[in-house]
Amino acid sequence: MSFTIAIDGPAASGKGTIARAVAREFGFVHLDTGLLYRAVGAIGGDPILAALRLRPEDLSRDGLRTAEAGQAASRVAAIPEVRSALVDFQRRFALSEPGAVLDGRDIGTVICPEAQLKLYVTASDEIRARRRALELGADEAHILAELRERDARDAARDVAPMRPAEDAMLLDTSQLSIDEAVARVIEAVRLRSRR
Ligand SMILES: Nc1ncnc2c1ncn2[C@@H]1O[C@H](COP(=O)(O)OP(=O)(O)OP(=O)(O)O)[C@@H](O)[C@H]1O
Ligand SMILES: Nc1ccn([C@@H]2O[C@H](COP(=O)(O)O)[C@@H](O)[C@H]2O)c(=O)n1
Repeated sequence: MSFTIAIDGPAASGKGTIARAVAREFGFVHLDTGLLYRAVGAIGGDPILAALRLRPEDLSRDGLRTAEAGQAASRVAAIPEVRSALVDFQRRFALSEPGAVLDGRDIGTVICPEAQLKLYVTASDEIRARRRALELGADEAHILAELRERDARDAARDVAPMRPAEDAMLLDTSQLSIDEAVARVIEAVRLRSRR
């Protein structure tokens, strides 16, 4: 039987950090689905065509981690045809190996609604901005405004808005170290896989 872990939540809440560590612990494959939207935004031109023609190597383009690339991703991610062009790639990835971790905004609700474990990872706006500003060496106030704008757009869009799946485990990492957050998820995977 395959085991899929779906991790959603707002920007810089720690989804990717947890996803990578949990995938490493269990030998699962990991897909950061935000990279798909970042790549589509960065390619430019018609975003629907860019999504339809997206190749795996586009996910390693330079500059995809910047705040500007995040904003461009969030704008193209609100276009229904862009989202539908990327569904198959994500679902195929989830089924490509017996164990997979995908992180994003709609993994538990749309891409992998049958996932064995769903998480919705949050942290306060201020803490997320501080962590991201440290990571990028950027101005904290600027990052805070950028995260809030992006989260608002992601939560308000008509198609696949960012929200927790009804059966998601909620994890607020505001007061948790990376190791503590990862340990909680590893424990949840172990409990769920014994059922
Ligand atoms: N519990 C934690 N304590 C301290 N720092 C953390 C914690 N979790 C994550 N971080 C740091 O916060 C930053 C954002 O984390 P991460 O990239 O995992 O977030 P994300 O939710 O995947 O972001 P995005 O939505 O942009 O993909 C990183 O620099 C990471 O090292
Ligand atoms: N499943 C997803 C993943 C991402 N998005 C959009 O992409 C933007 C960038 O994502 P990061 O995880 O790299 O920050 C994000 O703000 C969303 O607009 C998405 O819609 N669905």
